[in-house]
Amino acid sequence: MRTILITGSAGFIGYHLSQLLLDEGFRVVGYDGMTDYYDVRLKERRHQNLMQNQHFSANIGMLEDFEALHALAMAEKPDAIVHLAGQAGVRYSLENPRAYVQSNLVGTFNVMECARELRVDHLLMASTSSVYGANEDMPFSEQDKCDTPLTFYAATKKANEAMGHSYAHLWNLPITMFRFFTVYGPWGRPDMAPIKFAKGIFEGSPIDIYNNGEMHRDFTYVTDLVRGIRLLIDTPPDRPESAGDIAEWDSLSPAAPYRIVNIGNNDKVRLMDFVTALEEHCGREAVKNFVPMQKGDVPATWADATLLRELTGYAPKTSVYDGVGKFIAWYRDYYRV
Ligand SMILES: C[C@H]1O[C@H](OP(=O)(O)OP(=O)(O)OC[C@H]2O[C@@H](n3cnc4c(=O)[nH]c(N)nc43)[C@H](O)[C@@H]2O)[C@@H](O)[C@@H](O)C1=O
Repeated sequence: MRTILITGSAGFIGYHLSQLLLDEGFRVVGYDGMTDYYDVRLKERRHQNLMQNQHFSANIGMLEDFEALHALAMAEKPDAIVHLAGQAGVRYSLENPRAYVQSNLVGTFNVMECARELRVDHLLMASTSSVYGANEDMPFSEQDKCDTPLTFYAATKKANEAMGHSYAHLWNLPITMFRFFTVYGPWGRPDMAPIKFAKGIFEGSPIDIYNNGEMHRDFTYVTDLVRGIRLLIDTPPDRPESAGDIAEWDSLSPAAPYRIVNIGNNDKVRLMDFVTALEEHCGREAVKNFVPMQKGDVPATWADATLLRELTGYAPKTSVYDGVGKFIAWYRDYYRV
């Protein structure tokens, strides 16, 4: 039985990935700091669901607590580590940038140290489409230059990518970085737009629509996303013999067993169309308040999903209409509306 250590197992993506791996017969060692950035009860409920499976263990600890993380990693000796814990959220990084230094920089370093010492088969870590920052060429490809982060959150994730590359090179540690595109679905994060909008619609309170609705996101349904992660676990990068061996569609480093992979739906959806899908599934119209663009927000994201498909044969496929339907079904049940 293969063992996977998942950091952020009580988080939105970590929860769904743990569930999928347990269903497939993996042993999952969860590690989560249960930080109060959003409702801790939701995190506890996710962990409780996972604990129904005897092959899951829930371990509570902060990424910054190297001793706790290291002791767990050495005791469990996972075959691979999927590092999803971190300080997420684009807008909160304007309020509390220090939290991003602690979780994303110090925390990720601690995870990499454990992976190096254990010589895991594969270390996979979360980055974000936010690293594309001010880029205007779409869809965003992994090989595009991205040196213009617009928030400190994006800057810490870009730093994680660079940190990962150095460890992959120095220690011959296979590392895959995911760039996620606005993930949504059941058990989602309450700080993200879908839950905020659904709450507003059900309560009849006005929802702010930034940039007068001229916003686009490549909304990615969480079940599709974790399917992509699952397939990538078994696709560790190999250090190439020479740069000439790298396929033109591949982001593989010429100097390390290291690759960056977009996981997105490959569809640029207007935020207003997402809101319309929510209205249809909620059976009510939103009271909309159009407001200007927010500081640090990006107007659009859109994933080139070629690399994921080339590597795994898989491409996310859930339409926004269907995904929002499943999300609202969960929302009604969880929040009893
Ligand atoms: C990949 C990336 O994914 C996430 O970042 P995001 O794409 O910005 O996702 P979101 O759900 O926060 O925003 C989606 C859209 O919705 C608008 N929006 C947001 N919050 C309110 C809000 O509170 N009110 C209104 N009106 N609009 C909002 C916002 O302007 C945007 O057009 C991260 O959490 C992050 O962790 C990450 O890595």
